[in-house]
Amino acid sequence: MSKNALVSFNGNKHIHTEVVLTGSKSECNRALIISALSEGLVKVDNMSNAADTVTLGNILKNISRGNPHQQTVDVGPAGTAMRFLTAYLSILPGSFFLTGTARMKQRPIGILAEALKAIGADISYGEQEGYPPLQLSGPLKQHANTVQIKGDISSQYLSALLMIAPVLEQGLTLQIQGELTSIPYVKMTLDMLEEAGITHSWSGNEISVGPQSFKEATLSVEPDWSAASYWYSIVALADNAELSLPYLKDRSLQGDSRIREIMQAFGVATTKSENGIVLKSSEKNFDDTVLDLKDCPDLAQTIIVCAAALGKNLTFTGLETLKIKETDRVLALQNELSKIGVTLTEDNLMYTLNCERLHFPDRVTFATYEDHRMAMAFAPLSLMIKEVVLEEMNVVEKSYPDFWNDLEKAGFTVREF
Ligand SMILES: O=C(O)C1=C[C@@H](OP(=O)(O)O)[C@@H](O)[C@H](O)C1
Ligand SMILES: C=C(OP(=O)(O)O)C(=O)O
Repeated sequence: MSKNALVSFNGNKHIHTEVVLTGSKSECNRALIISALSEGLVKVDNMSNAADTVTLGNILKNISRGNPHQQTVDVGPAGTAMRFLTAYLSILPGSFFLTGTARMKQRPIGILAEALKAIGADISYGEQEGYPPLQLSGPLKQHANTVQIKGDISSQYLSALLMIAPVLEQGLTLQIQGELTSIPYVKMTLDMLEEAGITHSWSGNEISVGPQSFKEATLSVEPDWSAASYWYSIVALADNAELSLPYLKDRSLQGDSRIREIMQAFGVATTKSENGIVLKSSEKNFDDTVLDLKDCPDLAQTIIVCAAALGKNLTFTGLETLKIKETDRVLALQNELSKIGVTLTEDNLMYTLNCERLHFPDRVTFATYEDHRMAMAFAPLSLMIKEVVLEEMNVVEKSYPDFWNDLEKAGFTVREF
Protein backbone atom coordinates (compact mmCIF):
# COMPACT_ATOMS: atom_id res chain seq x y z
CA MET A 1 0.00 0.00 0.00
CA SER A 2 1.45 3.33 -0.98
CA LYS A 3 0.78 6.68 0.67
CA ASN A 4 -2.16 8.93 -0.03
CA ALA A 5 -1.90 12.40 -1.52
CA LEU A 6 -3.68 15.41 -0.03
CA VAL A 7 -4.00 17.92 -2.86
CA SER A 8 -5.12 21.53 -2.49
CA PHE A 9 -4.89 24.80 -4.40
CA ASN A 10 -4.79 27.97 -2.33
CA GLY A 11 -5.53 31.45 -3.57
CA ASN A 12 -6.75 32.58 -6.97
CA LYS A 13 -7.33 29.80 -9.44
CA HIS A 14 -4.70 31.18 -11.80
CA ILE A 15 -2.22 28.83 -13.43
CA HIS A 16 0.72 29.92 -15.54
CA THR A 17 3.38 27.31 -16.07
CA GLU A 18 5.19 24.96 -18.41
CA VAL A 19 5.03 21.19 -18.07
CA VAL A 20 7.40 18.85 -19.90
CA LEU A 21 5.52 15.58 -20.22
CA THR A 22 7.17 12.18 -20.43
CA GLY A 23 7.11 10.15 -23.66
CA SER A 24 3.97 8.24 -24.63
CA LYS A 25 3.96 4.75 -23.10
CA SER A 26 2.00 3.45 -26.09
CA GLU A 27 4.61 4.70 -28.55
CA CYS A 28 7.51 3.56 -26.35
CA ASN A 29 6.13 0.07 -25.81
CA ARG A 30 5.77 -0.39 -29.55
CA ALA A 31 9.21 1.10 -30.17
CA LEU A 32 10.76 -1.34 -27.68
CA ILE A 33 9.16 -4.39 -29.33
CA ILE A 34 10.01 -3.18 -32.84
CA SER A 35 13.58 -2.49 -31.76
CA ALA A 36 13.88 -5.99 -30.26
CA LEU A 37 12.41 -7.58 -33.41
CA SER A 38 14.83 -5.60 -35.59
CA GLU A 39 17.71 -6.87 -33.46
CA GLY A 40 18.90 -3.37 -32.71
CA LEU A 41 18.56 -1.82 -36.19
CA VAL A 42 15.76 0.37 -34.91
CA LYS A 43 16.63 2.82 -32.12
CA VAL A 44 14.32 4.77 -29.82
CA ASP A 45 14.58 8.43 -28.94
CA ASN A 46 12.87 10.06 -25.90
CA MET A 47 12.16 6.92 -23.90
CA SER A 48 9.37 7.34 -21.37
CA ASN A 49 9.91 6.94 -17.63
CA ALA A 50 6.42 5.38 -17.32
CA ALA A 51 6.73 2.29 -15.10
CA ASP A 52 5.04 0.10 -17.75
CA THR A 53 7.69 1.11 -20.28
CA VAL A 54 10.55 0.62 -17.83
CA THR A 55 9.16 -2.85 -17.02
CA LEU A 56 8.92 -3.83 -20.69
CA GLY A 57 12.41 -2.48 -21.41
CA ASN A 58 13.91 -4.48 -18.55
CA ILE A 59 12.12 -7.65 -19.59
CA LEU A 60 13.40 -7.36 -23.17
CA LYS A 61 16.93 -6.73 -21.90
CA ASN A 62 16.94 -9.64 -19.48
CA ILE A 63 15.26 -12.54 -21.28
CA SER A 64 17.64 -15.00 -22.86
CA ARG A 65 16.75 -16.69 -26.14
CA GLY A 66 16.96 -20.45 -26.35
CA ASN A 67 17.59 -20.89 -22.62
CA PRO A 68 16.68 -24.56 -21.82
CA HIS A 69 15.17 -23.49 -18.48
CA GLN A 70 11.79 -21.88 -18.12
CA GLN A 71 11.94 -18.10 -17.57
CA THR A 72 9.28 -16.27 -15.60
CA VAL A 73 8.32 -12.92 -17.05
CA ASP A 74 6.22 -10.66 -14.82
CA VAL A 75 4.66 -7.56 -16.40
CA GLY A 76 2.95 -6.36 -13.22
CA PRO A 77 -0.04 -4.18 -14.21
CA ALA A 78 1.18 -3.38 -17.76
CA GLY A 79 -1.57 -4.45 -20.20
CA THR A 80 0.21 -3.52 -23.41
CA ALA A 81 3.36 -5.30 -22.19
CA MET A 82 1.29 -8.44 -21.48
CA ARG A 83 -0.34 -8.39 -24.92
CA PHE A 84 2.78 -7.44 -26.90
CA LEU A 85 4.95 -9.99 -25.07
CA THR A 86 2.43 -12.79 -25.64
CA ALA A 87 3.07 -12.43 -29.37
CA TYR A 88 6.78 -11.61 -29.08
CA LEU A 89 7.69 -14.44 -26.70
CA SER A 90 5.74 -16.98 -28.75
CA ILE A 91 8.19 -16.55 -31.64
CA LEU A 92 11.34 -16.82 -29.49
CA PRO A 93 13.05 -20.14 -28.86
CA GLY A 94 12.61 -21.01 -25.19
CA SER A 95 9.99 -21.56 -22.55
CA PHE A 96 8.32 -18.64 -20.79
CA PHE A 97 5.81 -18.23 -17.99
CA LEU A 98 4.18 -14.86 -18.61
CA THR A 99 2.33 -13.42 -15.64
CA GLY A 100 1.24 -10.19 -13.95
CA THR A 101 -0.77 -8.70 -11.06
CA ALA A 102 -4.00 -10.19 -9.70
CA ARG A 103 -5.88 -7.68 -11.89
CA MET A 104 -3.86 -8.73 -14.95
CA LYS A 105 -5.14 -12.26 -14.41
CA GLN A 106 -8.68 -10.90 -14.89
CA ARG A 107 -7.89 -9.06 -18.13
CA PRO A 108 -8.74 -11.34 -21.10
CA ILE A 109 -5.99 -12.60 -23.39
CA GLY A 110 -7.78 -15.59 -24.98
CA ILE A 111 -8.55 -13.83 -28.27
CA LEU A 112 -4.85 -13.14 -28.85
CA ALA A 113 -3.62 -16.48 -27.51
CA GLU A 114 -6.06 -18.43 -29.69
CA ALA A 115 -5.09 -16.39 -32.77
CA LEU A 116 -1.42 -17.13 -32.11
CA LYS A 117 -2.22 -20.83 -31.61
CA ALA A 118 -4.07 -20.85 -34.94
CA ILE A 119 -0.89 -19.50 -36.57
CA GLY A 120 1.25 -22.17 -34.91
CA ALA A 121 2.26 -20.97 -31.43
CA ASP A 122 2.44 -23.30 -28.45
CA ILE A 123 0.55 -21.50 -25.66
CA SER A 124 -1.41 -22.79 -22.69
CA TYR A 125 -3.21 -21.09 -19.81
CA GLY A 126 -1.54 -21.31 -16.38
CA GLU A 127 -4.71 -20.80 -14.34
CA GLN A 128 -7.99 -19.77 -15.94
CA GLU A 129 -8.76 -20.55 -19.60
CA GLY A 130 -8.51 -17.31 -21.65
CA TYR A 131 -6.62 -15.30 -19.02
CA PRO A 132 -3.01 -14.80 -17.90
CA PRO A 133 -0.73 -16.32 -16.74
CA LEU A 134 0.41 -18.04 -19.93
CA GLN A 135 2.86 -20.79 -20.63
CA LEU A 136 4.66 -20.25 -23.95
CA SER A 137 7.05 -22.63 -25.71
CA GLY A 138 8.73 -21.33 -28.81
CA PRO A 139 9.66 -20.79 -31.46
CA LEU A 140 6.30 -20.65 -33.23
CA LYS A 141 6.19 -22.98 -36.27
CA GLN A 142 3.92 -21.20 -38.71
CA HIS A 143 1.21 -23.29 -40.34
CA ALA A 144 -1.29 -20.54 -41.21
CA ASN A 145 -0.89 -17.00 -42.47
CA THR A 146 -4.46 -15.77 -42.17
CA VAL A 147 -6.27 -15.49 -38.90
CA GLN A 148 -9.64 -14.20 -37.79
CA ILE A 149 -9.63 -11.94 -34.78
CA LYS A 150 -12.33 -10.13 -32.83
CA GLY A 151 -11.72 -6.38 -32.99
CA ASP A 152 -14.17 -5.13 -30.40
CA ILE A 153 -12.50 -6.20 -27.16
CA SER A 154 -8.98 -4.73 -27.32
CA SER A 155 -6.98 -3.31 -30.22
CA GLN A 156 -3.84 -4.40 -28.38
CA TYR A 157 -4.35 -7.96 -29.65
CA LEU A 158 -4.12 -6.72 -33.23
CA SER A 159 -1.13 -4.50 -32.55
CA ALA A 160 0.69 -7.42 -30.92
CA LEU A 161 0.12 -9.63 -33.98
CA LEU A 162 0.96 -6.91 -36.51
CA MET A 163 4.33 -6.23 -34.91
CA ILE A 164 5.52 -9.85 -35.19
CA ALA A 165 3.97 -10.28 -38.67
CA PRO A 166 7.05 -9.17 -40.71
CA VAL A 167 9.31 -11.75 -39.05
CA LEU A 168 6.88 -14.64 -39.61
CA GLU A 169 8.00 -16.81 -42.54
CA GLN A 170 4.68 -16.32 -44.35
CA GLY A 171 3.72 -12.90 -42.97
CA LEU A 172 0.21 -12.46 -41.64
CA THR A 173 -3.27 -11.36 -42.67
CA LEU A 174 -5.72 -10.35 -39.96
CA GLN A 175 -9.42 -10.66 -40.73
CA ILE A 176 -11.10 -8.40 -38.22
CA GLN A 177 -14.47 -9.52 -36.89
CA GLY A 178 -16.90 -7.07 -35.33
CA GLU A 179 -16.36 -3.33 -35.05
CA LEU A 180 -12.72 -2.44 -34.40
CA THR A 181 -12.21 -0.50 -31.16
CA SER A 182 -9.40 1.98 -30.37
CA ILE A 183 -8.55 2.30 -34.09
CA PRO A 184 -5.89 5.04 -33.64
CA TYR A 185 -3.76 2.58 -31.67
CA VAL A 186 -3.75 0.12 -34.59
CA LYS A 187 -2.82 2.98 -36.92
CA MET A 188 -0.04 3.98 -34.51
CA THR A 189 1.35 0.43 -34.73
CA LEU A 190 1.25 0.42 -38.53
CA ASP A 191 2.75 3.94 -38.77
CA MET A 192 5.62 3.04 -36.46
CA LEU A 193 6.24 -0.19 -38.37
CA GLU A 194 6.31 1.88 -41.53
CA GLU A 195 8.93 4.21 -40.04
CA ALA A 196 10.95 1.05 -39.41
CA GLY A 197 10.62 0.00 -43.06
CA ILE A 198 7.63 -2.37 -42.83
CA THR A 199 4.80 -1.94 -45.32
CA HIS A 200 1.22 -3.18 -45.01
CA SER A 201 -2.10 -3.14 -46.80
CA TRP A 202 -5.41 -2.45 -45.12
CA SER A 203 -8.59 -2.98 -47.08
CA GLY A 204 -12.01 -3.36 -45.49
CA ASN A 205 -11.62 -5.66 -42.53
CA GLU A 206 -8.29 -7.16 -43.66
CA ILE A 207 -4.83 -6.00 -42.69
CA SER A 208 -1.86 -7.79 -44.30
CA VAL A 209 1.84 -7.56 -43.53
CA GLY A 210 4.17 -9.65 -45.69
CA PRO A 211 7.48 -11.14 -44.51
CA GLN A 212 10.01 -8.28 -44.59
CA SER A 213 13.19 -6.93 -43.04
CA PHE A 214 13.40 -3.92 -40.78
CA LYS A 215 15.55 -0.99 -41.90
CA GLU A 216 17.78 1.22 -39.79
CA ALA A 217 15.64 3.91 -38.18
CA THR A 218 15.22 6.03 -35.08
CA LEU A 219 11.71 6.13 -33.67
CA SER A 220 11.26 9.48 -32.02
CA VAL A 221 8.64 9.34 -29.28
CA GLU A 222 6.26 12.25 -28.75
CA PRO A 223 5.18 13.28 -25.22
CA ASP A 224 2.10 11.54 -23.89
CA TRP A 225 -1.21 13.09 -24.95
CA SER A 226 -3.11 11.00 -22.39
CA ALA A 227 -0.97 12.70 -19.72
CA ALA A 228 -1.67 16.07 -21.38
CA SER A 229 -5.39 15.44 -20.89
CA TYR A 230 -5.12 16.05 -17.11
CA TRP A 231 -3.67 19.49 -17.86
CA TYR A 232 -6.56 20.21 -20.20
CA SER A 233 -8.90 19.39 -17.33
CA ILE A 234 -6.94 21.69 -14.99
CA VAL A 235 -7.16 24.56 -17.48
CA ALA A 236 -10.90 23.91 -17.92
CA LEU A 237 -11.47 24.12 -14.15
CA ALA A 238 -9.15 27.08 -13.45
CA ASP A 239 -10.38 30.71 -13.61
CA ASN A 240 -7.47 31.80 -15.70
CA ALA A 241 -4.73 29.63 -17.13
CA GLU A 242 -1.97 29.64 -19.67
CA LEU A 243 -0.02 26.43 -19.79
CA SER A 244 2.66 25.45 -22.21
CA LEU A 245 3.35 21.83 -23.15
CA PRO A 246 6.59 21.63 -25.14
CA TYR A 247 7.24 19.04 -27.84
CA LEU A 248 3.61 18.09 -28.41
CA LYS A 249 2.95 18.09 -32.14
CA ASP A 250 0.11 19.23 -34.32
CA ARG A 251 -0.02 15.91 -36.12
CA SER A 252 0.27 13.09 -33.66
CA LEU A 253 0.35 9.30 -33.86
CA GLN A 254 -1.65 9.30 -30.65
CA GLY A 255 -5.45 9.22 -30.92
CA ASP A 256 -5.65 10.89 -27.52
CA SER A 257 -4.55 14.12 -29.20
CA ARG A 258 -8.30 14.42 -29.82
CA ILE A 259 -8.46 15.98 -26.36
CA ARG A 260 -7.48 19.20 -28.15
CA GLU A 261 -10.78 19.31 -30.08
CA ILE A 262 -12.97 17.94 -27.29
CA MET A 263 -11.72 20.45 -24.74
CA GLN A 264 -12.55 23.47 -26.91
CA ALA A 265 -16.12 23.09 -25.63
CA PHE A 266 -14.79 22.94 -22.07
CA GLY A 267 -13.14 26.36 -22.50
CA VAL A 268 -9.61 25.35 -23.41
CA ALA A 269 -8.06 26.88 -26.52
CA THR A 270 -4.95 25.21 -27.96
CA THR A 271 -2.46 27.18 -30.02
CA LYS A 272 0.86 26.23 -31.54
CA SER A 273 4.00 27.63 -29.93
CA GLU A 274 7.58 27.66 -31.15
CA ASN A 275 8.35 24.28 -29.62
CA GLY A 276 4.99 22.73 -28.79
CA ILE A 277 1.52 23.88 -27.78
CA VAL A 278 -0.07 26.35 -25.36
CA LEU A 279 -3.41 25.83 -23.59
CA LYS A 280 -5.37 28.94 -22.63
CA SER A 281 -8.65 29.56 -20.84
CA SER A 282 -11.41 30.51 -23.30
CA GLU A 283 -15.23 30.63 -23.56
CA LYS A 284 -17.05 27.40 -22.73
CA ASN A 285 -19.47 26.32 -25.40
CA PHE A 286 -21.16 22.92 -25.05
CA ASP A 287 -22.85 22.46 -28.42
CA ASP A 288 -22.44 18.67 -28.57
CA THR A 289 -24.08 16.81 -25.75
CA VAL A 290 -23.03 13.33 -26.91
CA LEU A 291 -19.36 12.38 -27.14
CA ASP A 292 -18.15 9.10 -28.65
CA LEU A 293 -14.92 7.98 -26.97
CA LYS A 294 -14.43 4.66 -28.78
CA ASP A 295 -11.24 5.91 -30.44
CA CYS A 296 -9.77 7.36 -27.26
CA PRO A 297 -10.84 5.24 -24.26
CA ASP A 298 -8.01 6.53 -22.06
CA LEU A 299 -9.52 10.02 -22.19
CA ALA A 300 -12.84 8.86 -20.76
CA GLN A 301 -12.07 9.42 -17.08
CA THR A 302 -10.50 12.84 -17.66
CA ILE A 303 -13.46 14.09 -19.69
CA ILE A 304 -16.23 12.56 -17.59
CA VAL A 305 -14.82 13.88 -14.30
CA CYS A 306 -14.21 17.33 -15.80
CA ALA A 307 -17.74 17.50 -17.27
CA ALA A 308 -19.17 16.43 -13.90
CA ALA A 309 -17.21 19.15 -12.08
CA LEU A 310 -18.56 21.72 -14.54
CA GLY A 311 -22.11 20.44 -13.98
CA LYS A 312 -22.64 19.39 -17.61
CA ASN A 313 -25.07 16.52 -18.17
CA LEU A 314 -23.20 15.07 -21.15
CA THR A 315 -23.76 11.63 -22.66
CA PHE A 316 -20.90 9.33 -23.64
CA THR A 317 -20.72 6.33 -25.97
CA GLY A 318 -17.90 3.94 -26.83
CA LEU A 319 -17.14 3.08 -23.20
CA GLU A 320 -17.55 -0.71 -23.59
CA THR A 321 -13.86 -1.55 -23.19
CA LEU A 322 -13.45 0.40 -19.94
CA LYS A 323 -14.59 -2.58 -17.88
CA ILE A 324 -11.47 -4.63 -18.67
CA LYS A 325 -8.80 -2.00 -18.09
CA GLU A 326 -6.80 -1.41 -14.86
CA THR A 327 -10.13 -1.63 -13.05
CA ASP A 328 -13.77 -1.56 -14.13
CA ARG A 329 -13.49 2.14 -14.90
CA VAL A 330 -17.23 2.73 -15.32
CA LEU A 331 -17.94 1.32 -11.87
CA ALA A 332 -15.01 3.22 -10.35
CA LEU A 333 -16.29 6.48 -11.89
CA GLN A 334 -19.84 5.82 -10.66
CA ASN A 335 -18.60 5.18 -7.11
CA GLU A 336 -16.32 8.20 -6.90
CA LEU A 337 -18.55 10.72 -8.70
CA SER A 338 -21.31 9.92 -6.21
CA LYS A 339 -19.09 11.65 -3.60
CA ILE A 340 -19.82 14.99 -5.31
CA GLY A 341 -23.47 14.13 -5.92
CA VAL A 342 -23.12 13.15 -9.60
CA THR A 343 -24.50 9.98 -11.18
CA LEU A 344 -23.40 8.23 -14.37
CA THR A 345 -26.08 5.90 -15.63
CA GLU A 346 -26.16 3.53 -18.56
CA ASP A 347 -29.01 3.02 -20.97
CA ASN A 348 -28.41 0.96 -24.07
CA LEU A 349 -24.64 1.60 -24.01
CA MET A 350 -25.14 5.38 -23.62
CA TYR A 351 -23.70 6.74 -20.37
CA THR A 352 -25.21 9.97 -19.09
CA LEU A 353 -24.08 12.28 -16.31
CA ASN A 354 -26.65 13.79 -14.03
CA CYS A 355 -25.18 16.73 -12.15
CA GLU A 356 -28.38 18.12 -10.57
CA ARG A 357 -27.08 17.33 -7.10
CA LEU A 358 -23.50 18.39 -7.77
CA HIS A 359 -21.85 19.80 -4.66
CA PHE A 360 -18.31 20.24 -3.44
CA PRO A 361 -17.74 19.20 0.17
CA ASP A 362 -14.69 20.75 1.90
CA ARG A 363 -12.80 17.48 1.83
CA VAL A 364 -13.32 14.40 -0.32
CA THR A 365 -11.31 11.17 -0.38
CA PHE A 366 -11.27 9.45 -3.75
CA ALA A 367 -10.28 5.79 -4.07
CA THR A 368 -8.05 5.01 -7.05
CA TYR A 369 -8.61 1.26 -7.66
CA GLU A 370 -4.98 0.58 -8.65
CA ASP A 371 -5.71 2.78 -11.66
CA HIS A 372 -3.36 5.67 -12.51
CA ARG A 373 -6.07 7.38 -14.50
CA MET A 374 -8.47 7.50 -11.54
CA ALA A 375 -5.90 9.43 -9.48
CA MET A 376 -5.00 11.82 -12.31
CA ALA A 377 -8.58 12.40 -13.46
CA PHE A 378 -9.80 13.31 -9.96
CA ALA A 379 -6.78 15.41 -8.86
CA PRO A 380 -7.94 18.51 -10.84
CA LEU A 381 -11.02 18.63 -8.58
CA SER A 382 -8.75 20.26 -6.00
CA LEU A 383 -9.55 23.45 -7.92
CA MET A 384 -13.18 23.06 -6.76
CA ILE A 385 -12.78 21.19 -3.45
CA LYS A 386 -10.57 22.59 -0.65
CA GLU A 387 -8.93 19.28 0.17
CA VAL A 388 -8.83 16.33 -2.21
CA VAL A 389 -7.36 13.06 -1.01
CA LEU A 390 -6.24 10.58 -3.66
CA GLU A 391 -5.58 7.17 -2.20
CA GLU A 392 -2.49 5.18 -3.15
CA MET A 393 -0.74 8.01 -4.90
CA ASN A 394 1.95 5.78 -6.44
CA VAL A 395 -0.55 4.48 -8.99
CA VAL A 396 0.41 7.36 -11.28
CA GLU A 397 3.82 5.76 -11.87
CA LYS A 398 2.28 3.43 -14.44
CA SER A 399 2.22 6.15 -17.10
CA TYR A 400 3.17 9.52 -15.54
CA PRO A 401 5.56 9.25 -12.57
CA ASP A 402 6.16 13.03 -12.40
CA PHE A 403 2.48 13.88 -12.07
CA TRP A 404 2.58 15.03 -8.41
CA ASN A 405 5.79 17.03 -8.92
CA ASP A 406 4.32 18.73 -11.96
CA LEU A 407 1.19 19.64 -9.99
CA GLU A 408 3.37 21.28 -7.34
CA LYS A 409 5.24 23.24 -9.99
CA ALA A 410 1.87 24.53 -11.23
CA GLY A 411 0.98 25.85 -7.77
CA PHE A 412 -0.90 22.93 -6.20
CA THR A 413 0.09 21.73 -2.74
CA VAL A 414 0.60 17.97 -2.55
CA ARG A 415 1.13 16.45 0.87
CA GLU A 416 1.87 12.74 1.30
CA PHE A 417 0.46 10.92 4.28
O1 LIG B 1 -2.19 -0.11 -27.79
C1 LIG B 1 -2.08 0.68 -26.84
O2 LIG B 1 -1.00 1.25 -26.56
C2 LIG B 1 -3.27 0.95 -26.02
C3 LIG B 1 -4.52 0.67 -26.51
C4 LIG B 1 -5.77 0.95 -25.74
O3 LIG B 1 -6.29 -0.28 -25.28
P1 LIG B 1 -7.50 -1.09 -26.00
O4 LIG B 1 -7.11 -1.35 -27.38
O5 LIG B 1 -7.59 -2.31 -25.16
O6 LIG B 1 -8.71 -0.20 -25.91
C5 LIG B 1 -5.51 1.87 -24.57
O7 LIG B 1 -6.61 1.85 -23.69
C6 LIG B 1 -4.26 1.47 -23.81
O8 LIG B 1 -4.01 2.32 -22.71
C7 LIG B 1 -3.05 1.55 -24.69
C1 LIG C 1 -5.47 0.77 -20.30
C2 LIG C 1 -4.27 1.26 -20.06
O1 LIG C 1 -3.11 0.57 -20.13
P1 LIG C 1 -2.79 -0.97 -20.37
O2 LIG C 1 -3.93 -1.59 -21.10
O3 LIG C 1 -1.53 -0.95 -21.14
O4 LIG C 1 -2.60 -1.59 -19.00
C3 LIG C 1 -4.09 2.70 -19.74
O5 LIG C 1 -2.94 3.17 -19.70
O6 LIG C 1 -5.08 3.42 -19.50
